[in-house]
Formats: sequence, C-alpha cells, structure tokens
Amino acid sequence: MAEVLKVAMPKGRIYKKAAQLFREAGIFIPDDVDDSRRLVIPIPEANMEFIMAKPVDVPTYVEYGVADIGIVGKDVLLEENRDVYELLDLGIARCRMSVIALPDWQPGIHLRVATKYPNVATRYFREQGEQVEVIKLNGSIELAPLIGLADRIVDMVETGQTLKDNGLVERESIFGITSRLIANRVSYRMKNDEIQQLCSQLEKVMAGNGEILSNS
Ligand SMILES: Nc1ncnc2c1ncn2[C@@H]1O[C@H](COP(=O)(O)OP(=O)(O)OP(=O)(O)O)[C@@H](O)[C@H]1O
Ligand SMILES: O=P(O)(O)OC[C@H]1O[C@H](OP(=O)(O)OP(=O)(O)O)[C@H](O)[C@@H]1O
Repeated sequence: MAEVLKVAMPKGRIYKKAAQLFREAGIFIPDDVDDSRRLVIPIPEANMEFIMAKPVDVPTYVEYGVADIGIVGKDVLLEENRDVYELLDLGIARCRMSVIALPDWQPGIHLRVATKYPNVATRYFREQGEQVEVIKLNGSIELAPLIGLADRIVDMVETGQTLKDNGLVERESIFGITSRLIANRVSYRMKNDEIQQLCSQLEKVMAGNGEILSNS
C-alpha cells in the first residue's frame, strides 16, 4: 500500500492552477478544497493530504518534514533559502521579479529600496556593487516610491497593470518566476516511489501543455 503524501499547498493565487495541473495529471482533487476554512484536508482518492499553507511558509513545512512535498513560487524559494529539494518547474503562476521606480528616478547617494523580499533585494544590489538600505514591507509595495518611503522597489510584475495604474516603470527584470514542486530530503528517500510517480504524471502533462503552446 502506497504511503499518504503530505502536500503543502499554497493558499491563494497558485492553488487553483496547481489543483488544475494535478487533475490534468489524473489525480482526483475535489472542487471544494479551498471553499472552506479547513487547513488539513485528506484526499483519500489521491492518497494525499493537503496542508493549506500561506505561500511563504510552504518551504518551512517541507524543510521540517511535516509536509513531504510542497508547491511554491521560485520567488519564495530564493527568499527563504530553505534546505529542500527542488524537483520540478511546474510552469504555472508565471511572473518576474523586477526593480521598479518612478520614471524620473535618478541614482543618488542614500538609496532606499522597499520590498517583500529583503534577502533577494540585498543579494541583487550587493552583486551590482550598489549600497542600499532595504526596507521590508508586507504588501502594496508600489506605495513606497509614490509616497516617498523608498527610491525603488523590488517586486513582482505579472501583467504590468499595477505599475501602469501607479505611474511606475520597470527598470530591470532580475529573474523569471514560476511555481516549483519541492520535497523534504528524508521524504524524498522514504516515499520515493510515490514522489517519482507524481513527478512523472506531472511531467507528462507539462510536456503535453508545452506541445500545445509551441503549436499555437
Ligand atoms: N501577479 C502576481 N503577484 C504576486 N505573485 C504572483 C503573481 N503571479 C504569480 N505569483 C506567484 O504567486 C505566489 C503567491 O502569491 P499570493 O499573492 O497568492 O501570495 P502572497 O503574496 O503570500 O499573498 P498573501 O500575503 O495575501 O497570503 C507568489 O509567491 C508568486 O510565486
Ligand atoms: O503586474 P500585475 O499583474 O499588476 O501584478 C503585480 C502585482 O501583484 C502582486 O501584488 P498582490 O496582488 O500580491 O498584492 P500585495 O502585494 O499588496 O499583497 C505584486 O506585488 C504586484 O503588486
């Protein structure tokens, strides 16, 4: 009998896309998983248990082994730097991490950068040889340059609508973001058959989706 896989699922914008991918891979996921406030959801048909987590916490649950695997954005993986295996690029929830400023921004002496991703931002500016003060915010990052808290921000851009609506410009794209399948190091050994089986099911779907995309 295969062992139950504990899956840390990010609540919010990634969940629906991830559930859709699992369904396309032939895994039964009920439609109403994210309709309730339940946080631990057994899915016996799939031999899984979903742990509905805040996205930024997914790598923590996986590193500590309370979840065997998880789904998380590359942005969070790079920021959190947890000791987990990155198994697959799922190609969903695509966006990019960028440096953003007001159009008339000029380099100055004391540069402040606001972001939800202080580690990513600090690393990036250090590599650029720029000394900056990084200010951590938790949301509505675009406010910072508008009201004078920071000169620039490091944040995600998807459609560009938020930038447009706030009169901001993308100065540099730092890296592309998609969601990744990650695994706990011990679970990867102990539940290798179950995890490999899931990976190959997902890979087949992604290969199929890739063909559709490249044909369109
Ligand atoms: N437009 C976008 N803005 C932000 N994240 C996006 C976007 N598109 C895709 N993503 C991906 O979705 C992930 C989760 O974003 P989501 O907004 O659901 O969570 P969150 O930012 O932690 O929100 P909250 O703090 O409200 O829980 C991000 O880590 C990123 O990988
Ligand atoms: O390019 P766009 O399609 O406009 O998407 C980018 C916006 O989406 C995210 O914000 P989110 O909705 O997570 O809000 P928050 O940062 O205030 O939590 C991100 O921080 C940007 O503000």
